[in-house]
Amino acid sequence: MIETDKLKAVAPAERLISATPADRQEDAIERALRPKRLAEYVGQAKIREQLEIFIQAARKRSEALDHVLLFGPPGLGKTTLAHIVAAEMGVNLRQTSGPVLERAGDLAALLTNLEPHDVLFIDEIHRLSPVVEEILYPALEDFQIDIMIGEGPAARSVKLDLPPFTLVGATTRAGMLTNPLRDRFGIVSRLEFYTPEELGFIVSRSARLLNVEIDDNGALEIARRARGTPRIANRLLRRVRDYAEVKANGHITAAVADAALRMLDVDNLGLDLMDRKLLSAMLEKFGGGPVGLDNIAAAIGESTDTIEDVIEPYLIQQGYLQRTPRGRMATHSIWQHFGLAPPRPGGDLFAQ
Ligand SMILES: Nc1ncnc2c1ncn2[C@@H]1O[C@H](COP(=O)(O)OP(=O)(O)OP(=O)(O)O)[C@@H](O)[C@H]1O
Ligand SMILES: [Mg+2]
Repeated sequence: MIETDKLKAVAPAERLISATPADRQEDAIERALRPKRLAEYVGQAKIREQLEIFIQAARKRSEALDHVLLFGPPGLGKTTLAHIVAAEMGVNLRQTSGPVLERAGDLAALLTNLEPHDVLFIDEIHRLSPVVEEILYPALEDFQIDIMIGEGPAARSVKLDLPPFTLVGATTRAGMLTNPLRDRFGIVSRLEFYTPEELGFIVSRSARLLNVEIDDNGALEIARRARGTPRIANRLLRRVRDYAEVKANGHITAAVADAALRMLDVDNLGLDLMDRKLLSAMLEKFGGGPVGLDNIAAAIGESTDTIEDVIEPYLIQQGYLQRTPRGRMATHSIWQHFGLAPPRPGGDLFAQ
């Protein structure tokens, strides 16, 4: 039923379906596939419409766009959107990330080098250190920073004016942002998982760019099994292409995609070994829950962060897993998927 030996053998780094980029080479491919303009950006209709209006309005008034916070699970297109915002505004983008900005001076150097209306993109903005965040507040609100010059008793604070700029912050964890920081974003957008149809478009588009032959049903088959995530869809496309080149003259149909994905251990719900490891542990070790996150993490040897950020959001969105005040619970559909019978509510003790 559940091949536990196989499940144990999977190290996180090998995870085909992990939503974070696997290595440098994948990074380069991702950059090549990244849509450059809003019109090419598939899905996220609400965010696209909002940004289109706000960008046009800002351009009309010759102002910098209001600060933008993008949040949502990995691989849904936050970095892509940040670049698109800069392109649509016709300005430069400077990129950095929360953990990289260690000292206040690092951020001050970046800010003072911006041109008017430029976009400063800070990835993983929930990981900014408090001293850096402190510098950011007046920069965001008044386009000013206070920097210390000199040391010891001779030190004094100097106010510097900054050009008006746009901060685009990205995070997988909006909940971990401090309130004062979150309040300083005028535009807050939550990215949603993509529908299979939207991902189908993305797969077809990527296939065109990579010169891969694929028909619509082949694209849809990959899309249905990509956990609602463009990064995963693009990765599956590349692996299915390898399979098709060896086994099917390079042409991807629904049948070829299905065979390839099965070989890659991505099941018909798009769940991979990691998902199944988590879910089967919940069913077999914890009777389907409710069970606390720490216990699940210990049972499958994963960090609670990985579970919360990467594995769980899609399982919850699809209704396979529920977050309850007493812990995580598997839903009926997942018992069915594993071919197991759920325990009766209340157990036999209360059965009538
Ligand atoms: N709306 C979209 N249309 C087409 N392709 C997309 C879209 N969104 C994302 N992609 C593709 O998915 C890849 C991953 O997107 P991106 O790097 O922007 O995700 P992210 O949200 O920044 O992830 P992370 O949280 O890991 O930083 C991109 O290289 C791009 O090719
Ligand atoms: Mg990113």
